[in-house]
Amino acid sequence: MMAGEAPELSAQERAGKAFPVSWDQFHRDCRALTWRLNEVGPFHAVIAITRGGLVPAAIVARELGVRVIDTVCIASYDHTKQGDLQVLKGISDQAMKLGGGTGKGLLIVDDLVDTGKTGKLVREMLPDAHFATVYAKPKGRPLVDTFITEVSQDTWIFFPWDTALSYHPPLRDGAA
Ligand SMILES: O=P(O)(O)OC[C@H]1O[C@H](OP(=O)(O)OP(=O)(O)O)[C@H](O)[C@@H]1O
Ligand SMILES: Nc1nc2[nH]cnc2c(=O)[nH]1
Ligand SMILES: [Mg+2]
Repeated sequence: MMAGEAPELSAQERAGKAFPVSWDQFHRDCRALTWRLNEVGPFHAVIAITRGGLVPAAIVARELGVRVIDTVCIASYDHTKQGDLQVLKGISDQAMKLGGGTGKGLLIVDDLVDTGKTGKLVREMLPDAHFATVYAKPKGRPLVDTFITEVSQDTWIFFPWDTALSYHPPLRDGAA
């Protein structure tokens, strides 16, 4: 860092507000998402954007009775800093065939869209697929066909698989 230059903030630091989500809440939100998707389908297969999309994909696929599940493996955030997107594994030939080469009848699932970079890359791979996320921030929202809850761009969502219960001091000093 040069003298006088502001330190680079991570996405989480830029997003000042915390939105912690419990397993219960996440399950309920995934089921609510499925209610909406049930009106759009049927789908030949679910494509989960790993890793965050794996949990909602399992719940949605269970509710919709879809048993063909594929992954597209993308790495971009190193904890909370987003770097270049890397496709570590593409969509399988079998899933591509089910979607007629363009993704028609396929359901892409991720936990959230933030900047929309991840979603945009997968949409380019499957332009005719339906893209669903549980949560959406305003920048990524136009990319998503169906989502449940919108949170502001300056919110950081904490998922249950990334968090643990811990002691929280009382609001008032010395109250402990
Ligand atoms: O809209 P964007 O700004 O691209 O961000 C959204 C993506 O970021 C998170 O994944 P991450 O890259 O952290 O990987 P993970 O799913 O393996 O945790 C999240 O699960 C989305 O896939
Ligand atoms: N856990 C988590 N990962 C993200 N990746 C991009 N935005 C977010 C967010 O708000 N929460
Ligand atoms: Mg992800």
